[in-house]
Amino acid sequence: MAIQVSGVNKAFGGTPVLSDVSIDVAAGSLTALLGPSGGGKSTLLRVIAGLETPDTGTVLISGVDATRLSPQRRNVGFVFQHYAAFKHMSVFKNVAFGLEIRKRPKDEIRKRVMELLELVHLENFADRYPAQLSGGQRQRMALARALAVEPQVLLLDEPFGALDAQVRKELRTWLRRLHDEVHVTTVFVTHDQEEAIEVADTIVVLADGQVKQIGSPTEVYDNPADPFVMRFLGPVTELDGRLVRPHDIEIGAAQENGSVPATVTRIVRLGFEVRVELLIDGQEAWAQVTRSTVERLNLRPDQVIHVWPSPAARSLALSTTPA
Ligand SMILES: Nc1ncnc2c1ncn2[C@@H]1O[C@H](COP(=O)(O)OP(=O)(O)OP(=O)(O)O)[C@@H](O)[C@H]1O
Repeated sequence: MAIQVSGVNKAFGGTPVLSDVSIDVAAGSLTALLGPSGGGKSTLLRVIAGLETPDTGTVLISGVDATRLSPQRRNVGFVFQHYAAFKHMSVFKNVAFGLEIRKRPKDEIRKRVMELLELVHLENFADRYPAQLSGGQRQRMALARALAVEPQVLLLDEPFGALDAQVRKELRTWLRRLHDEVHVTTVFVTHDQEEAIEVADTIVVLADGQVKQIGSPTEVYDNPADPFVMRFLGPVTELDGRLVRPHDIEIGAAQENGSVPATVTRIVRLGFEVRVELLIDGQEAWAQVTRSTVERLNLRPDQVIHVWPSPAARSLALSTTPA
């Protein structure tokens, strides 16, 4: 394991922020810490980085107890949402910084920085200043800088959080590819479930300072540990007292085995997919279906149809939903 966090507790002013948190991060993996705002993601990342000391518990990095080591001695690289670049230094100098303070030979620095700039697709921007880069380019420079000193672990706290949706999406794909090339153990914080699902090989769901579930994106999406995780990972609706994914609801004109009658209240076309809003026994629900289904059934508001969970549907009983 590259990182082993065991039984970590951390409170600020008597308020627990991390409660008995244990996670193992496999070497070379790309792990997302996912959860709602205030759930403790950044605090856990800072504990791994050495920027916070846990009240109890331990942090091992590459098998070495790092719990009391300073950040500098942990050999970790960080990137934060608002990256503090050296404004008066070129992109080249920013990336070279960590190597220069380690007094590496000039030739070696030049070679390494140019390799890194190629890796993050900024090879033509070496002489620019940070102010002359876009937000996305600046975060890529930050990643190159963090990677320059060959950290054992790369820690990213919402690295694309301040960027617009389009750039965020591009950088997600780019981060995944970069990781496939470099394989450095990476832990990144995000509150965006789509980002975690798309980029990570392992997702740690963290809420109220507790680990709610750890698994691959497919595991946490398809087999959520509880209704909270299910709601957090993707859209849900209620059917017959159970929580289901709206794309797991089938609809038809005639009654089927296990179906319930539903009244169509609204039809919203979202490109290929259609959101069919329903009233089932006085309760609101919705199904996500394809455009061809809507056309085949000639769906209209006020129409009474029949709905049932698809055979492969995953569902959770609602009675366990926390208040
Ligand atoms: N240095 C601090 N002093 C006091 N309280 C803190 C400190 N750092 C964090 N907290 C509190 O700890 C809780 C968890 O914060 P944390 O930043 O870890 O959550 P998060 O899941 O990363 O949320 P976000 O996505 O909003 O950053 C919050 O209630 C926050 O106010």
